[in-house]
Amino acid sequence: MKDDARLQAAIDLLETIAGTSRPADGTAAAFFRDRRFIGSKDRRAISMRVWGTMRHWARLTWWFREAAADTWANGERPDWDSIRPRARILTYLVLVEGMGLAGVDGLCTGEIYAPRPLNEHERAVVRFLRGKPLNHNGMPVWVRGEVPAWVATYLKDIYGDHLPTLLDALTKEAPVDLRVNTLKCDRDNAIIALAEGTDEESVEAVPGHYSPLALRLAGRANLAATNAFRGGLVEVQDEGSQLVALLAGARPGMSVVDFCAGAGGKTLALAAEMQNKGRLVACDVSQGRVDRSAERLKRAGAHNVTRRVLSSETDKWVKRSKGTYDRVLIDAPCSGTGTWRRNPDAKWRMSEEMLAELTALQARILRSAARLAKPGGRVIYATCSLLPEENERQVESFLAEQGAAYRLLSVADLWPELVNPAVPCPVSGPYLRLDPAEHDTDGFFVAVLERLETATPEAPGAEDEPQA
Ligand SMILES: C[S@@+](CC[C@H](N)C(=O)[O-])C[C@H]1O[C@@H](n2cnc3c(N)ncnc32)[C@H](O)[C@@H]1O
Repeated sequence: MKDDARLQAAIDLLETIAGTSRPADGTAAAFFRDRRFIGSKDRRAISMRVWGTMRHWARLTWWFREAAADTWANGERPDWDSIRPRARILTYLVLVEGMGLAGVDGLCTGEIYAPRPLNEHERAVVRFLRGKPLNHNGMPVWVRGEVPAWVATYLKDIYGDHLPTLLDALTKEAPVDLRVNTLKCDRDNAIIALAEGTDEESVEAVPGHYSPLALRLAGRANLAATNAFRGGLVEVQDEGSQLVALLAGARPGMSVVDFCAGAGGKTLALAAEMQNKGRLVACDVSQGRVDRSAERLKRAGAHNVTRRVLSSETDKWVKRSKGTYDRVLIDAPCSGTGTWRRNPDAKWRMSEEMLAELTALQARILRSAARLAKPGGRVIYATCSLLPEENERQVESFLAEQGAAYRLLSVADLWPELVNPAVPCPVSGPYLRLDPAEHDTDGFFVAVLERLETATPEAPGAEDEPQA
């Protein structure tokens, strides 16, 4: 494919992504499935431009509006959301790829498969933008940080002066982390198996920082083609996510429930910690996700898992099973703000209204699922969100209501035994709060609660139909 055709394909893909509320990665996968004639190198080049544009969305939009106000006859800034994908990608070519008018003209030729030629407005915009730096002092913090304005306000509360550094880290591409599956091998052997790679390339992986099971790929690789991956020796999982699973403290012989198990990312880690011994129930309200976990569990050799689809967080099974589990992991549905490095499109799909719905759901899930813990058992509440509303505030309000039955344990105290005695715990307080700037992981939050021995399943807070 010539670069002009790649550019048109990038514009088409961004149009498709902008035209749906579905996540960009799934939309892109379907886009390429429908165009099998696009080879893997071309796919990579097209995706790089599209993801590059999404990663710089706010700054490109800000600059395009400045350019339009300066060069268009009416002198008005177009609406933030009305700017077409073609205009955004042209802005990206100039500000991020450093092209000038001749370069853009050379791609927008109007020839077969190439984008149509620039019109007079577009030419003026390209001329205006040429040589401008991506960052400008006049940009508000949220534009520079590539998040919606309301998110920046919420994050400022907890991150204060550290906010610009955090937001900057959130704009960067995330590394690929793997978790070594101890049901099949140890970390040294996983490194050797990965190095055997594929017919075409060797895959280099280095140990992670905190988790004794973490590996980080040294570059990009076709992991799915390696025997190490196919044989279930490793799973793709951010190191922060691995720490959540380790802090659950699941051990062989325990009864453990992974309440929001999804497609099983943390279930796999729990099964490995349990060495396949004991009872592990993976539940979720999404039939599709529960179905998808089957293949992964099989590949990993995880045999002690029962999968269960719930009708809601107050499914009858929860009531029947209350007070019977040693560990209850609640990996709650959340805004996903901590994973925005991986899904830059998600930033602009999240709204304050959606956050309010999520926090209400999280409160209901925590109150219902916590009932599953037996006295002396633990409830591990986790999110991949950076927002205090989904994290500390949830745990505080739960404890304010049910503090007679649960107590908060300190992650810093649990760390040496559950995670890694050789590496100091990155936090000193009760909660684990990870972020990409300080820890080079996705953003994660973990709180570990213990159900008091004196609490019975009928104790306050163990009501059958909890209210949010
Ligand atoms: C953060 S994701 C889970 C990711 C998964 N634990 C992993 O590690 O791959 C949250 C999950 O919560 C599920 N969920 C949403 N509402 C729920 C509810 N009311 N009860 C139980 N699970 C729910 C979603 O379907 C989603 O799979």
